Amino acid sequence: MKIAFGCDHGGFVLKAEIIEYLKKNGHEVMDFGINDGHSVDYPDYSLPVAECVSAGQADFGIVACGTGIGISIAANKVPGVRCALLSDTFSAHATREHNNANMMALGGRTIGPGLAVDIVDVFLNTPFSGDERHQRRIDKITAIEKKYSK
Ligand SMILES: O=C(CO)[C@H](O)[C@H](O)[C@H](O)COP(=O)(O)O
Repeated sequence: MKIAFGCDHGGFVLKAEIIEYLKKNGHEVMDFGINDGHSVDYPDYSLPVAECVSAGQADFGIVACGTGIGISIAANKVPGVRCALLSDTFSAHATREHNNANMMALGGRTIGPGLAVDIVDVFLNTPFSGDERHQRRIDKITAIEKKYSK
């Protein structure tokens, strides 16, 4: 799969660990930075990942900041993006199966690399259920997006 990845200074340690896992498992990574701990603004690194996913240039997007909160809020402003902030594997499974999430956000100051890699693994290997009730709810999210876009 093609995975787009971006992070701020709070997420770059996780990013390195996850990219190693992704490459080992045969995924193609589009790396939007950053690659060291200098202070940056998370929306600048969330946006290119979210735009890639929204445009269909990547199968999934992964973003990381200190908590995963700011970078997920920014990603979810891009139409077509459903970015889930994750800190457990149950939610990683559920957000793919129920929400058909196409991005995940992780917190480099809240979870360790071992758990982060497990979350990524579950997320990437869980298909959307395709269930009518879940699709209906996703369609309602899309309708909200349309209501507020020019
Ligand atoms: O956006 C965040 C919280 O919602 C991220 O955790 C950022 O990484 C964090 O705000 C950065 O904080 P810093 O004090 O500038 O390192």
